[in-house]
Amino acid sequence: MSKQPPIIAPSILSADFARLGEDTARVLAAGGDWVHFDVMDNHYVPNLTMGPMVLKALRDYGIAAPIDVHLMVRPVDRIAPDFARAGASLISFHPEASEHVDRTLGLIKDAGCQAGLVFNPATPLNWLDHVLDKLDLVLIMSVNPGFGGQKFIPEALNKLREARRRIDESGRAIRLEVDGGVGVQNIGGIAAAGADTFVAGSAIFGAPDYAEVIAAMRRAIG
Ligand SMILES: O=C(CO)[C@@H](O)[C@H](O)COP(=O)(O)O
Repeated sequence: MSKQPPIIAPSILSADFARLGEDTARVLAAGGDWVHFDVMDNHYVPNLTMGPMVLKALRDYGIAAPIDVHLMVRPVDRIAPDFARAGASLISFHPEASEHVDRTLGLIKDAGCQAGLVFNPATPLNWLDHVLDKLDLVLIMSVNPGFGGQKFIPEALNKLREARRRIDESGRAIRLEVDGGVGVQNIGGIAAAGADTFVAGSAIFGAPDYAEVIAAMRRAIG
């Protein structure tokens, strides 16, 4: 298990887009730690969501919490710095969507953000071999990216254990995030596999009381 305190990052992909600022503020007031901001381009993944203007609008609205941007876009380099300028705290991308992973990590850091690498269910962790020391976060996808409300893929637990081993071996305080199908019923086992940062969309925004579900998640993490 991780030694870092758990972070719950509600995915605003499942928020009320017609009242995005208000709903985001509500989920943070209910106990969410970070805002998970899913960027989909209808190219790398078959869906289209939010760009840097929406992120800036959230900052202008007064959202002060860390914003954790998950880029599901190809190419990555042209757009990543725009999210930094718009107010992102951390930017993660998929290694197979970048021409030069090391360069993209540098671009994100130079723009003043923390950087993360994202692994789809079938993407091997060996992308980490030469860049782990440059990462602030490793994100393990427990669904195929593109949509909220999918079912957790159990094989992600093995991947989390392996990622946890690599992170611990590195001795660096790299966060291990999990995303997809996370809810009160499985978050305890996911934490036991080594995750310390939990993205949840439909489980939180689909609940009548955000505070209640976030508190139940924290209890299950232990
Ligand atoms: O990146 C994605 C989907 O591609 C996620 O962040 C989803 O938004 C998670 O949604 P739930 O599975 O928790 O409903």
